Amino acid sequence: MVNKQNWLNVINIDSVYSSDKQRQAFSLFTMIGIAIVVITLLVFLNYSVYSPILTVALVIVNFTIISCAIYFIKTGKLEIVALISMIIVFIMCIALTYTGGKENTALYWLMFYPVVTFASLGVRLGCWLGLSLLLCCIALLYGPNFGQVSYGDVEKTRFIASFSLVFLFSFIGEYFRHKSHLAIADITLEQKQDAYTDPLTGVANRRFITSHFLKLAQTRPEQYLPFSILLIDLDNFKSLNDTYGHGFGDTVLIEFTKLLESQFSTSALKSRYGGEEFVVILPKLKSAEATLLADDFRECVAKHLMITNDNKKVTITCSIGVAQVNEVEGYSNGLKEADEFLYRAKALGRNKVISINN
Ligand SMILES: Nc1nc2c(ncn2[C@@H]2O[C@H](COP(=O)(O)OP(=O)(O)OP(=O)(O)O)[C@@H](O)[C@H]2O)c(=O)[nH]1
Repeated sequence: MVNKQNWLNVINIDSVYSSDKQRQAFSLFTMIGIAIVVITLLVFLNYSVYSPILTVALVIVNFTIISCAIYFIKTGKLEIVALISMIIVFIMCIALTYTGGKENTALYWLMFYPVVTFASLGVRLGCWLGLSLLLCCIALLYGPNFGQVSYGDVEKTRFIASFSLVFLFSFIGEYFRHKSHLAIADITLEQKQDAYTDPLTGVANRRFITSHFLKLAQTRPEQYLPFSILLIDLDNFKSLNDTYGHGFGDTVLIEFTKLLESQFSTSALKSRYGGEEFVVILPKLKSAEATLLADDFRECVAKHLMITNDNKKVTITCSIGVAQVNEVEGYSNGLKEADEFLYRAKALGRNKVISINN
């Protein structure tokens, strides 16, 4: 089988990635929403109890994360917004630990951090930020007179143990989710490409034209229209099969595909339409030029020697019908016209190119 064609690269699995992005965005914005509500309530209810540094920090956090949310809505740049938000929340967690929060309950609020960081930033940044927060907290809790409050020994060890466990399980969850996501994405892409590839020759199949090419031409007509259709049929293929065997027939189809690949530019879409019939679509090319290219190709095929298993030299020929398509809706009629020209080429003795121009 020849390598998968460039054209098949237009097949993508954007839907798989977009649902993963939705998951990230949903985790992040749930946190942002809760953070905004909680911070606003905390500031309103406790500003007389909080130290000024904590109140100012909370107000700055609120404004910044609201700005981040607006920036995301305007630009759709999730990664940078997630990173900025999580760094700000990181600083807020440090400020909270430093001041102790209301009745020294700061440490309870930190548990969500690894969960959201892994969910919105992935394994690498999740590890960096989660571990950094843990280390900063250890320094604050055990460092000499660092914080404004002193936490009890039991409270400190329980916090470190619980935070480490949450971090560890968030890491395990995200690491394996990401790994399986990549594996599923690979399989999905491969299956999708296989569905549009001819298994014997590796070129696109008939379904690719209607499912992908015509849609592309519809969305970017300036790049594709008008295009020419070459409907190519190998001559007397049945007798070749009967004489040299089906296996050799397969080899000829593969060899023929290689000729298609080498003789037409990469912008040409080569596809196996079925059996010994191929369709080549030449974007931005009118019927007159396409007929000349088709004739060059026909000659090249006729000159090409194929070697059978018992070292006999065999040549094949092909007949080609050419039609021009000016708009996507005209594809079926174009194909029908090319088929009529192909039929005429066969009737005129095969090894011919027929179009409106000859
Ligand atoms: N080896 C092989 N043969 C195939 C394949 N697909 C279709 N064929 C054969 O292609 C032959 C097509 O025969 P016909 O439709 O009679 O066409 P032809 O012999 O080429 O005659 P003309 O088209 O009139 O020149 C049949 O014998 C099919 O079995 C394939 O994948 N491999």
